[in-house]
Amino acid sequence: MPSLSEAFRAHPVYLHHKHSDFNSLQHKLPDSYAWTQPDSHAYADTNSDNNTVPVIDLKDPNAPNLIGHACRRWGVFQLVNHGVPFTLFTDIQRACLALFSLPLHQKLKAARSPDAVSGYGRAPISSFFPKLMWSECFTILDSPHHLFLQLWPQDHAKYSEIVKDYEAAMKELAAKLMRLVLASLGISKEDVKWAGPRGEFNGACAALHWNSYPSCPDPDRAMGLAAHTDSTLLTILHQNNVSGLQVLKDGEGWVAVPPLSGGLVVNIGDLLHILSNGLYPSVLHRVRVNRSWQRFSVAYLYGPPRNVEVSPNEKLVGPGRPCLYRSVSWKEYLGIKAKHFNKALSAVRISSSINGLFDVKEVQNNDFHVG
Ligand SMILES: C=C1C[C@]23C[C@@]1(O)CC[C@H]2[C@@]12CCC[C@@](C)(C(=O)O1)[C@H]2[C@@H]3C(=O)O
Ligand SMILES: O=C(O)CCC(=O)C(=O)O
Ligand SMILES: [Fe+2]
Repeated sequence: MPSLSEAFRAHPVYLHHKHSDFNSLQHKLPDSYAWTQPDSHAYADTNSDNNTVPVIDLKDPNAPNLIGHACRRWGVFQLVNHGVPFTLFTDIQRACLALFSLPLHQKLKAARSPDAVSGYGRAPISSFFPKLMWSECFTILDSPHHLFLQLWPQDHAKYSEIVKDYEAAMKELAAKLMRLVLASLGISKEDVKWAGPRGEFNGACAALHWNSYPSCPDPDRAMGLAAHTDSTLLTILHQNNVSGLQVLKDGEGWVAVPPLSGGLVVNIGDLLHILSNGLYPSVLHRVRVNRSWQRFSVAYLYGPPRNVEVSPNEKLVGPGRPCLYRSVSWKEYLGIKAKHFNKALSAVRISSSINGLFDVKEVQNNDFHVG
């Protein structure tokens, strides 16, 4: 969407490091990639059921309740039986492999410029950290045609088709999840101006973000993707069969989100945290890497239309429930995030008084390190 691109033009993200050819770094971890400080959060006890990200079967009649519960307690869940054809995952993974396997000079033909959203490069959050992340990414906003033409002069149409089909399926699923998540908050589609008459959420904005985490010679000292929250309403993530994603669970520590064949990870983003007046946490997550396997993931970052303002829904505000955030559009919020990163939510916060009704997790801290 042009308006999201505008947000980046106003807040360019300059990454001060050159791009890396991970193939040439397979023997020793360069110092620039060594995150030496100790982990600031312990690992959760993996034997406890309390420490397992909920897995929800969308065909389960109880799914709406389970989704509400998972959003409130975790801000994340895994979804199975969601109706997205498995072939879309194999196709998008094939596209990921094809893209990230291209020689660096070829990928750089589609490099993301500092004031743009789309293109190949390092994770946009890299500028907030002194060390480099062991990953590369590719973001698509609008049509990927011009970028794919650079990457694959012969085969661009085939890959554009894969992206089109994948995005269409994600858009439909995201709208369904919005209806369920809002209903779990007691919010009807009539309460959300841009929902449309049948809750189709047609005007939604979305970006498709592909991540590649190559195998790493010293995984314990490296970081695939540093701890962050997404600025979205919802993010729907497909991961290949290599683990690495972790979420921070209140009072527990880092919890792994193991890949489920054909499953999708759904997490709450900052804008839904705002809309829920702090009831649903925007989950902090990160990605660790491993010595043997390349990991891919594809995130569908889903937000409201261009200039629509998101604010705490009035049904969730009242006596004893102060309005915690001012209203903000995704466009404006991306600018705030580009400046303040994990302190962006604090930057739009208007009330700090939280009473017992809220399960607000304050994660406005960007000092996450691995040891
Ligand atoms: C629309 C967007 C959300 C995002 C920034 C972006 O322009 C495209 C990439 C997205 C992503 C993916 C990795 C984590 C994240 C924080 C980042 O740096 O880039 C998110 C951004 C976000 O949700 O704010
Ligand atoms: O690779 C993953 O599992 C997570 C990626 C992610 O957090 C993102 O793209 O925002
Ligand atoms: Fe993320």
